[in-house]
Amino acid sequence: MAAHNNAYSLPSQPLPLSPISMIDVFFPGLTNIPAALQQLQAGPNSYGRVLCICGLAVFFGRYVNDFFEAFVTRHFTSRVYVSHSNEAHDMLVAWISSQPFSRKASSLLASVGTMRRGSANDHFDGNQKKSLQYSPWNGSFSFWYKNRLLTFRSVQKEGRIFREEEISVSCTGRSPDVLRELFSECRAEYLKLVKNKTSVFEHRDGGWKKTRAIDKRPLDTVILDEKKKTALYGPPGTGKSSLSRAIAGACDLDIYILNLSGVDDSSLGKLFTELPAKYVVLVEDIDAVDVTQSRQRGTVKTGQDETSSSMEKSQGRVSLSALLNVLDGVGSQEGRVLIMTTNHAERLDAALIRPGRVDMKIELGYTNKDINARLFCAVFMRDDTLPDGSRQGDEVTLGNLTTEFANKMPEQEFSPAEIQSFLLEYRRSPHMAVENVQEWVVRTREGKRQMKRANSWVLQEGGDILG
Ligand SMILES: Nc1ncnc2c1ncn2[C@@H]1O[C@H](COP(=O)(O)OP(=O)(O)OP(=O)(O)O)[C@@H](O)[C@H]1O
Repeated sequence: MAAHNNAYSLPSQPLPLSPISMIDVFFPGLTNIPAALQQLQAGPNSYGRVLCICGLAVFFGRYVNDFFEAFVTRHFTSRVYVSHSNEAHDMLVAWISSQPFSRKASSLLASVGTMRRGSANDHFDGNQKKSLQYSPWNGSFSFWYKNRLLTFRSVQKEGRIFREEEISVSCTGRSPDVLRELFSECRAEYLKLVKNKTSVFEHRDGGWKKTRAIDKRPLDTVILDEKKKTALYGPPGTGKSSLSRAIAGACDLDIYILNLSGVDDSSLGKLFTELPAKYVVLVEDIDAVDVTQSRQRGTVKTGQDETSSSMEKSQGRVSLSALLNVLDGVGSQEGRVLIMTTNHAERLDAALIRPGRVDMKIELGYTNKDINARLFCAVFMRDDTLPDGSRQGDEVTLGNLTTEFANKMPEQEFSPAEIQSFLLEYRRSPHMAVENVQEWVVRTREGKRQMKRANSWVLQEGGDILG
């Protein structure tokens, strides 16, 4: 009985750490070596002897191989690494994917053609629905480039949040010149692919990620009241995002889209330091900025004060001082365009939009007669013949329909997005669009009235509950 009890009692002293187990931490398997050597000495015809020799060979072979590989890599090869989040990754993968030898890769990543990379390999056809793209993934293969044998390697590494792909290209020899040439070619090919595109970057996991490459939007496809072309504000659907993208296209710059509701002070500063030399950055919904922190510290500061106060961190939301700090950084450099949008200009702090910080304010509002007519033309003035008999060449008919539509559509009541989506419903028949416009106006007004009533009811209920 006593022995039984002892068997379950905890030792009063902690067990001493075996020194041999510490050796295993640094050289896994090394503690087995003495035992194996004893086995070898035990007898000449021991069966275990053969096993021991094999075991020792495998054990030492691994270290010798690792050592040899590291030695050769360090002293006899050159290598360029590319991280997954950098655009150089897209350049290299787009080029590799378009080469016949990429089919040698035994491990491939298949993705539906999202135009993220703007790749144009033979598996990709933008017109094809859900076209597939293949790129090398996790593994290595060698290929000839300018009479040199290069090795492409892709490995999965632990990233900040998820596992990330890291790729590298290596060549024998201490000079990386051939690798530089390869990357220059990848860059040139990539620039051809994205020539008529605007690359769109969005913030993900604390960094910028290219999410798509969209066709450049000509500036004149954004229909604006010419007199107002003088910060970008106005109700939803009035073209703030569209105009920003068109500006990026016109300046031949990529666009970086930042939604303030998804970042805090520290990630905001980091995102701005990761921007390239030239860009358009679109900061959406700037009314989401937290002005309370600046207010709590007193009034909003100017100049040096703003810079120092921006070091104070806010929890979860971007503070006004942090935003002012990054904005002033953008403004001090050539070749950068900053566009801020809001649906509530009246809520913005005066310091944010003071002259010098914001050069131009554009209000994009509801439509007037002229914009209604131009929206109509933008949808129906096309080359193809429409089923109802009207077509682009039939200018008189379309002209009359345009005037009739502009007269029927009320002014300063609907956004261009609302009118555009109505017109697109009838994109095959301008006659039907004109015929149905009044009924649509009545229906849309009623919908908005009901929505307003529902919202005020919710607010009232909220007030009652709070009260
Ligand atoms: N002035 C305009 N000219 C041409 N198209 C427009 C215009 N305004 C809006 N549109 C069309 O309406 C849709 C929505 O526009 P957009 O996203 O630019 O509006 P927004 O003002 O940024 O809206 P939100 O405030 O909700 O983000 C797009 O398809 C766009 O092409």
